[in-house]
Amino acid sequence: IGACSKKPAGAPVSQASAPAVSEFVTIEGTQFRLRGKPYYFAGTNIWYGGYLGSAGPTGDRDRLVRELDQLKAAGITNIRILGMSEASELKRAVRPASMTEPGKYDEQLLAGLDFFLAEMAKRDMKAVIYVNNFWQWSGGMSQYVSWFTGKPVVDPDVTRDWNTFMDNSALFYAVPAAQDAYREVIRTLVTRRNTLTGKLYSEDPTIMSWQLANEPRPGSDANGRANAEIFIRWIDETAAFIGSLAPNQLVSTGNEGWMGTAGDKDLFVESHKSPNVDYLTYHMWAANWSWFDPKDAEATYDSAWTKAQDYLNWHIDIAKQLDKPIVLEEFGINRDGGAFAVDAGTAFRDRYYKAVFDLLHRRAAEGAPIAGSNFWAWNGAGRATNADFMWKPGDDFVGDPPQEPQGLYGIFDSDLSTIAIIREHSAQMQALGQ
Ligand SMILES: O=C1NC[C@H](CO)[C@@H](O)[C@@H]1O
Repeated sequence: IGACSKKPAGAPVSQASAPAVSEFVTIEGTQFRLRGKPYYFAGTNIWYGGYLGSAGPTGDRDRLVRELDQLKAAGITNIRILGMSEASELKRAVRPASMTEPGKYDEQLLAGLDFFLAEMAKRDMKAVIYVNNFWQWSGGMSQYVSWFTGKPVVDPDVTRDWNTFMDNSALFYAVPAAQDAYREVIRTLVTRRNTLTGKLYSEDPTIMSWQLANEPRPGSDANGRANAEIFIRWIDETAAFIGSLAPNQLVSTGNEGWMGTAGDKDLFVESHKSPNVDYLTYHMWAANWSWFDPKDAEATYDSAWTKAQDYLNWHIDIAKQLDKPIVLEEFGINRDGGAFAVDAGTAFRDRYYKAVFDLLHRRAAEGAPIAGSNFWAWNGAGRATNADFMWKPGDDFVGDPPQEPQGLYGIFDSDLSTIAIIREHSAQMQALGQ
């Protein structure tokens, strides 16, 4: 099955000098490599990194610096972030957006990414940047569809009809003008020069990987398979395009695994065979996928964990078949009872995080191609301030995006028991690379 490896991007070797050790994360077989050693990590998701890093009204650079230090102390060395948001009428889309209209950008927000990446580099952290979103909370594919078909947005936070929303988002792959605008966004980001470090993004080893989108799906579970061919082609061609602009960096899809390919396992494999896709990604959502009911935790946790183990192991085994590394780049579970409040318990979450981490570490230690994980998500010092726990423009940014209660899955800086579990896992993963 399609092999793929990005050889270390060292400087050409002259007789007089040894090859320069690359600062970029590279791939050899099923292993990430960094500075000549295997790269294993514990990471997180901070979709709003560019928002906090901005010098404009959304920014809070003091908070960002303080929390990157906290994350470093917790052993976090990899952060997955949103690269571009699209201005939208969608009720729960973040405001403001970094793309104000096709081809026009909020430079203060883009410069926020510059700051975030510069601060990550100081802490020897690696970034994974997704350049679009299948979901509505950053505008995303459904906003592109509205812009380039002239149709009004299909808003799932108004209709509550997620299948129609997903099938509408998937139209994105088939609208040429939307694809042209999307590629212009990719070019704008990948060829951007960091205004603080002076480095081109494509030449910045802080950026480990560019991702086609957050959770790209072929459509709804009912109708997604019908889009299999265009979905597979979109992944292959877009990954090739990004790779042509950023030969030193890796390319990944941001897909969730077979739950993100209309439940079709073969479609997950087929859509990730492309040699332009350097490594596999998957996400795991026990409550979203109705494996776990936080309001009936005792009765549902064990069966949820059984399903989770199967999901975790199946994708690691597929990665081995495809000869590519894999990262569990999103997972999370509710606070006790499904509460959102910062002082609500996390007994089931801590148990789940430890079980996931122990499985990943055991498989990695056995030589399986799992390189690490990014928990969803870092709430840090952000706090919900509204009675309904929902975000409004001007509120704190947290890891729970605007379409979800602020406290649903994110880890607050006060969640010390969970942070301790993360720190212990990070130490175990980093020891593998020594
Ligand atoms: O990418 C995502 N996956 C699941 C998260 C939690 O529901 C969600 O907030 C986000 O859109």
